[in-house]
Amino acid sequence: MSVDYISTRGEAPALGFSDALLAGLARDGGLYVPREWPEFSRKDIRAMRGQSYQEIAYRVISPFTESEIGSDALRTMIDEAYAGFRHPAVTPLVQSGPNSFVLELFHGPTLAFKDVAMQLIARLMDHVLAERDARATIVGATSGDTGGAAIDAFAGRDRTDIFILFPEGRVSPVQQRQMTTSQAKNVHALALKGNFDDCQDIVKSMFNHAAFRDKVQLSGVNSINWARIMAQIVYYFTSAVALGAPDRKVSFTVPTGNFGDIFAGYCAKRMGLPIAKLVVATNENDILARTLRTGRYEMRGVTATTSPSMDIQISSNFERLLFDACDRDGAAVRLAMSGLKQSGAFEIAEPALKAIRKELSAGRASERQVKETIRQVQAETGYVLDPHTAVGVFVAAKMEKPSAPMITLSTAHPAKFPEAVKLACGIDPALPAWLSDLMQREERFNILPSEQKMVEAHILSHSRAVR
Ligand SMILES: Cc1ncc(COP(=O)(O)O)c(C=O)c1O
Ligand SMILES: N[C@@H](CCOP(=O)(O)O)C(=O)O
Repeated sequence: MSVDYISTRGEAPALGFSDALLAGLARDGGLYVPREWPEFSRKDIRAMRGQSYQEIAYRVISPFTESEIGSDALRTMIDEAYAGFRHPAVTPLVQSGPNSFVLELFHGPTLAFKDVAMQLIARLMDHVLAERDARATIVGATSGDTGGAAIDAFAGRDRTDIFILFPEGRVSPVQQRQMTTSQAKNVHALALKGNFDDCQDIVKSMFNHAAFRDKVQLSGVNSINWARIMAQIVYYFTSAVALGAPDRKVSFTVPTGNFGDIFAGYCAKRMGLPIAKLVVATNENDILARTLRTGRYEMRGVTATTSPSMDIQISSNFERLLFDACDRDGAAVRLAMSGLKQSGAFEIAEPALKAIRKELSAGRASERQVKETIRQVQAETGYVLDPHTAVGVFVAAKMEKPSAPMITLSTAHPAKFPEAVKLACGIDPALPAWLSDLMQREERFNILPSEQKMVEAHILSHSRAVR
């Protein structure tokens, strides 16, 4: 089966994998999704038992890429991408209670789950650009983790220049240093005077500015890029299989912001993985939990929390789920998205809401509850949670006692957020040895106003991909 990719807004041309990878956002402002879901039978899933992370990654990813990326090349890229992870299982499962588990996704170079996809995407982009003898300007918006992971993955790559927009003063000091201390010439960290939603809005507007997009050969690495989601589907399979799938269902709770990670779980389910429950866990920026409750997606401004990477109002990937829930009606998605742009809200029609509620549950953790969860888990088990994971652990514990094992995704290492962790449980989590001098490294970044024109001008004068 050869998969091609269609836009959630129904007005952009369908693309093959390589073009969708380089495009990032579709030309009609929509997000690419596979036209059809590759499916794994129970037998296929059973055959994943005992396989390495890399082998399962190959099995899960190859149906999405096979018409365009050769199997040997894909295997090599997967092996190289995960060779730098500090745990042999890549994303190990840790038992945290009689029927509950934490899936540690933070063993990559920047200690966040973003590394899992970013290390592979950088290699895939290099591969496709080399085949075409082309260059690209990569842009990304970050609330903290995507930026560091993207910079680590793309630093020093000759065919790409990378520009990361982060909200000045709203990322943790460790996250900031991971973005600003790279000395690679193709890396550009830009601190914007605004919040994450402003950064993301500028990135999306640059994609919708056709002349600029073409001139700089724009590409993106946020989870608006389908390849990010694709790579994140893998750990749903590895962890479920480790706990007995497909012969036993499992549930997942996912600390959520831009909705990419939980959408990857939804994709895994569509591909045949038996998932009992998929739970969205939000911090006080609870737009998604409210949406599921009320059927109205309504922005209310962002509150700064101790889980800053989830301080988001516009959860880009929700559009992908909405598209499926609206029976893949691009016009319905266009209407919702124009409502969001014009009035900061849209209503979800009853049948679509019903479909979404069938797929997802949701819960919210307040700042007090996050702090108490970190304290309690450390006191009772010695395990130190980062604040994002604590949001998930709290919400998972509030779900009615599931018969299926509950896996909470642990999206970052606690040492990325030492102040919040110390305040909660008195422990100062240390950075691993390879990052121990991070806070002494020299910083290099530009501060810009939150204005598309200024950001575009900066990119035009610094990217080597300008035509
Ligand atoms: C540590 C951490 N946890 C959770 C999230 C939320 O993930 P997503 O944006 O895919 O919903 C992010 C940011 O994306 C993050 O950096
Ligand atoms: N929490 C993210 C926000 C961007 O998310 P992405 O998954 O779309 O890249 C971050 O850490 O930057």
